Amino acid sequence: MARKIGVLLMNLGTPDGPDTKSVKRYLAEFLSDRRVVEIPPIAWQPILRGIILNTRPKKSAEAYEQVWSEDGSPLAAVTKAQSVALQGAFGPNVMVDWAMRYGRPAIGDRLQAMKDAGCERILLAPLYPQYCAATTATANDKAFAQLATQRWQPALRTLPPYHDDPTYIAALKASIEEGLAGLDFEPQALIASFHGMPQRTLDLGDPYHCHCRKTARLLGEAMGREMTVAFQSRFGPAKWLTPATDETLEAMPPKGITRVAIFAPGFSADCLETLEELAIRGRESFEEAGGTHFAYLPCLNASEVGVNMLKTLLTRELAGWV
Ligand SMILES: C=CC1=C(C)c2cc3[nH]c(cc4nc(cc5[nH]c(cc1n2)c(C)c5CCC(=O)O)C(CCC(=O)O)=C4C)c(C)c3C=C
Ligand SMILES: [Fe+2]
Ligand SMILES: [Fe+2]
Repeated sequence: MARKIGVLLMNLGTPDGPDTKSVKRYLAEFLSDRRVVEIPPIAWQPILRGIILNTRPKKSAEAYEQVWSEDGSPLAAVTKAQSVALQGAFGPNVMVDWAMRYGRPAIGDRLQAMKDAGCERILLAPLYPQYCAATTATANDKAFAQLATQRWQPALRTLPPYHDDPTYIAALKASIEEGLAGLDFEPQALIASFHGMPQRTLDLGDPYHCHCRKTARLLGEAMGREMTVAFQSRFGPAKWLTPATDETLEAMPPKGITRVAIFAPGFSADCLETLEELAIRGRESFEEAGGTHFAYLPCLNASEVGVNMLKTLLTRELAGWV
């Protein structure tokens, strides 16, 4: 009998609903992850439980409310659509599923389901093009923790970061050029906005910042256009990677740059951070600063070009197994 193989797409996670209670539960899990907040729990947990979880969930729930769709959270809906689109793409013996690092569907549950379905080999695919300990490593950690409970473990592989993979760069180029072709104005600046991280993580050797800069450089070279790189979603008082996306947007109109297109190459799926923070709040700050034309271009999501890219990357990682 042919051996069974599993491919598990993994993304960050999202609340079950756009309400304060669900967001509080989600943030408690997310922000207690020591890969995400690298402050000793004895100092961090009182701040998290005493201040952050009493203030942020209400504000974040209001933001989630603005982007919530009929299919639920955009992040979950898109990740599920990617998984559905890849079903059968690697042959009849390869099952594709999806899971979230925080919230549901949980990585441990979906891995157990794959094992129960008879998968002897599993490819974990953290859907983060740029490696970051706070995203890639923690998703893989969670999967390894599930295997730690098993006597008879499946064989495991992990999808490496693909920030400089020609297939990924070509997919971004195609998607962004399609977005630009649909605009009724010519942007003076193209802004590649990546999720930020504390500056300290770069100093400690996390390659995330370098991966982001390389993606933007390769994309700029491929498109023959200059890219402005910025980092969004700053959290807390520590120094984060610069320049910040909001400050970058606000600084442009006074310099005569009033028409921009912005996109988020580090996000595999549109989510709160792109649909609310960039497309809604980013536009507001740009226009308040005097900008006249603003376009947010979507992530690769479950587009044909995006799914084909994932298929190429995952087929390569499955070599020798299928
Ligand atoms: C210390 C805090 C945070 C770090 C570090 C961080 C890194 C990081 N996050 C993403 C991707 C996403 N983050 C998302 C939401 C989000 N991120 C933080 C904080 C940190 N992120 C918070 C508190 C939130 C929740 C919303 C809010 O209250 O502001 C999301 C979207 C989730 C969704 O449901 O749509 C994504 C995706 C990356 C790639 C990253 C490091 C590289
Ligand atoms: Fe985040
Ligand atoms: Fe945000």
